[in-house]
Amino acid sequence: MPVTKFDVMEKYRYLNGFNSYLESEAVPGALPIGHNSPQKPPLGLYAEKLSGTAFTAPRHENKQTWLYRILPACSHPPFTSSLPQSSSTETTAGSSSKQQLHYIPNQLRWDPFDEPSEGEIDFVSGLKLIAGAGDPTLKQGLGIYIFSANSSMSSREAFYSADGDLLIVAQDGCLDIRTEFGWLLVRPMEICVIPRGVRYQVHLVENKPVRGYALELYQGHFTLPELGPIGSNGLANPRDFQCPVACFDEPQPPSSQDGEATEWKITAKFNNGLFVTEQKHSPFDVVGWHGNYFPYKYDLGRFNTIGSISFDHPDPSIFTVLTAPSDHIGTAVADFVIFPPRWLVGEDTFRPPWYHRNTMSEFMGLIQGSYDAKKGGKGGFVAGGASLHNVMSGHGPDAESYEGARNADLKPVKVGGEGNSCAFMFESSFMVGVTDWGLKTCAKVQREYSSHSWGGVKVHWTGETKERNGYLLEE
Ligand SMILES: O=C(O)Cc1cc(O)ccc1O
Ligand SMILES: [Fe+2]
Repeated sequence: MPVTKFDVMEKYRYLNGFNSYLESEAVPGALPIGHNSPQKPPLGLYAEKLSGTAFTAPRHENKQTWLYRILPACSHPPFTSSLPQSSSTETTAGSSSKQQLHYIPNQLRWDPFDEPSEGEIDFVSGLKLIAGAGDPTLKQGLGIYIFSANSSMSSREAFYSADGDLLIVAQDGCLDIRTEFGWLLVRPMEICVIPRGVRYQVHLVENKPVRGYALELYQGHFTLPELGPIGSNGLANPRDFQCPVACFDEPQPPSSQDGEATEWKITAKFNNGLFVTEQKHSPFDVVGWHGNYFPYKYDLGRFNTIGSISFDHPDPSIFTVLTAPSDHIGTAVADFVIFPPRWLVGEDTFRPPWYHRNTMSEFMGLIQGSYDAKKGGKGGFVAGGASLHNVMSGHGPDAESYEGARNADLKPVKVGGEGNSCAFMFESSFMVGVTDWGLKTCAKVQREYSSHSWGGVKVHWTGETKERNGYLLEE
């Protein structure tokens, strides 16, 4: 697609830094100096503030950006509700604002989700809510999505969500994302975050379909986890987060006979309902911006993994890339955790994850390769599939993985090295419900997940039960 005022090298240039205060100008002089809202901003631009927190949020939490654009975002006719076109879209992000969630204690696992085989499905129509908790109207909770698309959004279309910040995990195929702030190329093993309200469009690269996972945060924002005794570097380092540079469309001359400019379609996700409007000017008209509220991407290959070099399997919190804290310190609304290739050297240690029941819910996906606690292959935990271990649902290695690890020679092993494996987890303090799409429509639930995984766990008990009982009785 044509890129105005912007060559390809420029398109893939980024600004670096997490939560930094950044600025970008596509035309020198677009940003006013020492001033946010002069009487007449430079170059005849409009100044527009985009707030990511309440005006009065404390400085360390305050997020906002000043946009200098050709026309303000408010210049559009009223939105109208976009009704589902067919029953197959009933659980598309927001076609119904009251999607029923089913809360069930069973362990769940899904085969890889289908990439669309027919029709034109773009990022917005291919975004399916699979699980969630809370309510966007109260700014509480989160939504978990699977997306797949076989076509780019129109270059005259933009989407935004008023419901929350969207963390996108690319699993298959690349997403070339145009945002109001500029372009972001997101490849498999990369993630991006599009903040609440930011308008964007998603293109395929070389027409290759895309598939992945996403988490929408109805409350707060992602931040980097504390490092505590790890020190001042490690895990995801701030300079590896990349944000776009400004890029804009110039006003289009009227194209049709009657002098009307071409229409742009804007779709808003608002309380999980979709609303549309059409306007005659490009929403991608931001010539310069400055602030700390912007979309960003991160290459998971840059994650500096820390692990045990003595004994015992540490908590997976050491693999946290981003965390969205709740008001209770240490308890996250959502953590984004990865399991990248790493060396395991623990002595006298059962190396895969232990069996456990967690007060947090654990939704997992697999970007590529395999996961050391679960067998792969058909009916296993496979790239593009998912699992959900809800609050207090017992889980751990399947019987086969347990026996393997119990008898393994404990020499140093690079886990996940062969397939450059990377599983991830959306861990939340909320109990999450599963949608009808997740339970039925997608038709990917593995009915035998629990029995295949744990039906065959063996008794290894070596205590002498009878004699012990006898002893206890004599006492
Ligand atoms: O359940 C899982 O597979 C995820 C997980 C991994 C780990 O190393 C420790 C705890 C945990 O929940
Ligand atoms: Fe777990």
